[in-house]
Amino acid sequence: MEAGPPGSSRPTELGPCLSGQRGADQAASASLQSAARAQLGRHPLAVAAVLPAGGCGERMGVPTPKQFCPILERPLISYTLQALERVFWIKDIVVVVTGENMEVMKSIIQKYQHKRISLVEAGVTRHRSIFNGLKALAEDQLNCKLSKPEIVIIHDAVRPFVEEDILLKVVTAAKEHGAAGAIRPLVSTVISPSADGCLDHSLERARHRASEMPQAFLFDVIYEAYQQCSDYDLEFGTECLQLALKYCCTKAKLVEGSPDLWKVTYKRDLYAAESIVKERISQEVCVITDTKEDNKHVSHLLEEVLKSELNHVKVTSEALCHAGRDLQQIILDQCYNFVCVNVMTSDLQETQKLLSILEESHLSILYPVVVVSVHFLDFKLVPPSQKMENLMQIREFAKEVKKRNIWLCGLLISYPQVEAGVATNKPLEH
Ligand SMILES: Nc1ccn([C@@H]2O[C@H](COP(=O)(O)OP(=O)(O)OP(=O)(O)O)[C@@H](O)[C@H]2O)c(=O)n1
Ligand SMILES: O=P(O)(O)OC[C@@H](O)[C@@H](O)[C@@H](O)CO
Repeated sequence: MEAGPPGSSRPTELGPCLSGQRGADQAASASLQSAARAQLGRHPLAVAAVLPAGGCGERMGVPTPKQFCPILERPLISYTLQALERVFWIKDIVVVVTGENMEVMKSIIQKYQHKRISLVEAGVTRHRSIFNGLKALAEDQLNCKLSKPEIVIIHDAVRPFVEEDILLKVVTAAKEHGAAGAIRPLVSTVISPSADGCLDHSLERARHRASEMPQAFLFDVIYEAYQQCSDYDLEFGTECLQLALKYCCTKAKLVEGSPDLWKVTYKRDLYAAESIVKERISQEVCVITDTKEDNKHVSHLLEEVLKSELNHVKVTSEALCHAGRDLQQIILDQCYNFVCVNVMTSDLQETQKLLSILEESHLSILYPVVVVSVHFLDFKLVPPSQKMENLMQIREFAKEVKKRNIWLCGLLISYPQVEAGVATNKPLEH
């Protein structure tokens, strides 16, 4: 078993990283955590997770295994890790990857500052990979921080949109029933073909469900099932709940899950996942200005226009001089889109101040941050040459911050004649 980033001989501890981001999550999760404690009993259960990530993604049809395919330039598996890391009552996360992908996985852990991760080598099938993950939790290995949990969550690494509430539901149900799993209504009817390739019979769709993830088990139940499991089942099986039933007579409790629990399998699923991530990080725009009256007035007008144009987006505004407190709170609340307003100036000082604050907050480690530097210039008072000179400056500046996952673009609005020129390192879209 390997753990965490290179050089560490054991699983990485839950670190202080992304404290701001985690701060917001902690508040949101605190209520769920107290609910978890209530539902899981007076003494919080020891819960660990096993993420099978050792496949080759054949159906994706690309050379890169799908768990490492990028969504907004970040590997898919990192989104799943982040989703599980936000759940504070999951003590250990065991990721099961092939030996050849071990270094790739370690670099992802290091780059995106994932914590509580232990790495285990995959098997040739998904069940064998899961079994390897369970073995790592079962064996009290010397100088290893992993310990056997009471409850283990099994969740495919290619299912990035898993929320704390479904995890809490399956864990709570597994505590009572020994096993539990998320299910979804079937979209297509299931049919059974005859040997000659014709329809033998179809299943009544309303009476059947699709088995999804996450699933949860009393650790001893699922570990015993895997130890008893036949080679045939290890080779060809696809359902952990069935192993618990077949080898431990444990009937899993089925829990209705949300539509977002689907497994990324085909290329279209990556496009869908990217759209969902983009939608989730585009829920808020913050208009940033300094305290000059002109700027405040224009910012207020811009805020009102954005509110009327962007119906489902929360629009806030903040003075840059409050960077110590209010702007930090907006960053903590995970706003990824900022409009920096500059009236009658084409220099980038204010925008540069904002970028420094954003870089110090580590906001752009997990998701791209969009900054639009807007410059309102009186066409008569500012010579066109100066405008173009500054616009070119922003291009160089944008190339630099792009390396830190901040997408900077400039918008020059000349008035009284309305004329706009755009200089950007990215299309003006998120
Ligand atoms: N030997 C394997 C095979 C699969 N998995 C993991 O099990 C999850 C669900 O499996 P699936 O969607 O089938 O992934 P792949 O096997 O990679 O996909 P394909 O069947 O298209 O090759 C994935 O996270 C995959 O990485 C694994 O850990 N070990
Ligand atoms: O069969 P695959 O390896 O594509 O994926 C595994 C899925 O079958 C599994 O995640 C759910 O059906 C729940 O067991």
